[in-house]
Amino acid sequence: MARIGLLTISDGRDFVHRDIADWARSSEDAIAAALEGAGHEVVRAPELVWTNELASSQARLVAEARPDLTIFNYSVWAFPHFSMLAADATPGPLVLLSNIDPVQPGMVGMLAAGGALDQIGRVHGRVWGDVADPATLERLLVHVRAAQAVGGLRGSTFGRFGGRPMGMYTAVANTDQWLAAFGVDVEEIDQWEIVRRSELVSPTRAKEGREWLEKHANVHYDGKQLTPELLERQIRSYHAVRELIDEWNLDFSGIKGQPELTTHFTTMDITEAFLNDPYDWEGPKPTHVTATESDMDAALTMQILKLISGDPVLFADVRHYHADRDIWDLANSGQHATWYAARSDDPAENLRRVHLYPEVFFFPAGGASVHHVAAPGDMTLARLTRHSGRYRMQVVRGAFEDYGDEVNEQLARQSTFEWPHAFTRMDVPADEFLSRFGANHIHAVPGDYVAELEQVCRLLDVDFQRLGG
Ligand SMILES: C[C@H](O)[C@@H](O)[C@@H](O)C(=O)CO
Repeated sequence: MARIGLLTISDGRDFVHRDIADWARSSEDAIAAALEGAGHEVVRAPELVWTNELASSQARLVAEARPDLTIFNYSVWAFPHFSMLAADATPGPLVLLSNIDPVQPGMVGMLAAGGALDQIGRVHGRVWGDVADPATLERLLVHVRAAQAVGGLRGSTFGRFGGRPMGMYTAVANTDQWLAAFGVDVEEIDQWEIVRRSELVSPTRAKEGREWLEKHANVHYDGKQLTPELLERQIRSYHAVRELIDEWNLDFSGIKGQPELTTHFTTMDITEAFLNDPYDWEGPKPTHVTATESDMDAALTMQILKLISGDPVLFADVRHYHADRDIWDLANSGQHATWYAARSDDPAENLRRVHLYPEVFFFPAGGASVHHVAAPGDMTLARLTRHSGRYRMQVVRGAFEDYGDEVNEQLARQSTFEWPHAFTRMDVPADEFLSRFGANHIHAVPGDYVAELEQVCRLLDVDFQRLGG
């Protein structure tokens, strides 16, 4: 649920305003009803804005409620300087909304106000139409979701476990830039804390976690790389990270893993999969975005996708392009959230399709990798990357595909079978993708959130780059 401010802007001539006030008020009633019907809280200015004094005072009153987004409503001709004063008193994201009705010049009011805001460089969105029309309401809700995501980032903390993995420049970002641009602070935590605290997790807790995984998933012990003891070590690591998340009030995280933990302790695959999942062996829980290889821009992208969609977010390597099928194998080095196996609310349904395999030669410390093939469906794929220090959001639509067990296995065996796979058809030619995409990792959520991402970029002053669009 979002908190949405609502002000209706009117004509500055007292005799005109008097005549159109009921019309303007009823249009505001309709907007409030539509937004409340969609489950949001609406903070309405007590009075219609028809003087310069009311422009500032009413906007300040609404701003005091700290709305995620403020809507200026235009159903009549509205003096543009009222919008300018009200916008100045509105610190957060702003949308101008106009009905399209020939009886009163509301649309003219929106265009005049929008032009004036453009002149001073004030970012705002514009929506037009009847909010009773589901398509108009949906266009308005795009702005609501984008504003919520941007607001959700501000004042949050990213937990960075370990530093730059294996020389990846794309996995580390400038913390000054993060705070200034996104309002996100970075808490550095040494991976030693995971090792130290994992020893302190109660044996019963680790055992119960292991038994739950043995019951619901398919565990392939080999007596060397994957033993009950190593699986329990992974479960202990999960609880250690959960404890650190609570202690440091972390909103989202990344874990370096390679090479220290994957060579000498165990992989973080179980930890990362179940942090990203909406459940673990102890029951349902909120997702906690966690990026493999402590990839900061990955985690930030994932957190935005989570705040927009509410769903768990996929983290993956862009591992292989099957040119004969024009599909990509998105296969992370050991885990995808298990929710992606069937995208079911019932963990058992997802885990039935999950295989815990002994870790491969890259990771001599052993443990389980979390193998499954992602369930089919339409996806939005995205990634924040940087060009010459400036952020851009690279976005592509696509779909996960499922070819049946035999073909899936044949495809998965061409790369690293033991890792999870999402066979993905992307709406972009491979040449374009490979020549433009600025990272080795990509992220995804089910559904179409391109419009929301575009708005997020406007609000954050990030370049929006649609690939294949
Ligand atoms: C094999 C490497 O150790 C992997 O971690 C590598 O493929 C990556 O995941 C790079 O993002």
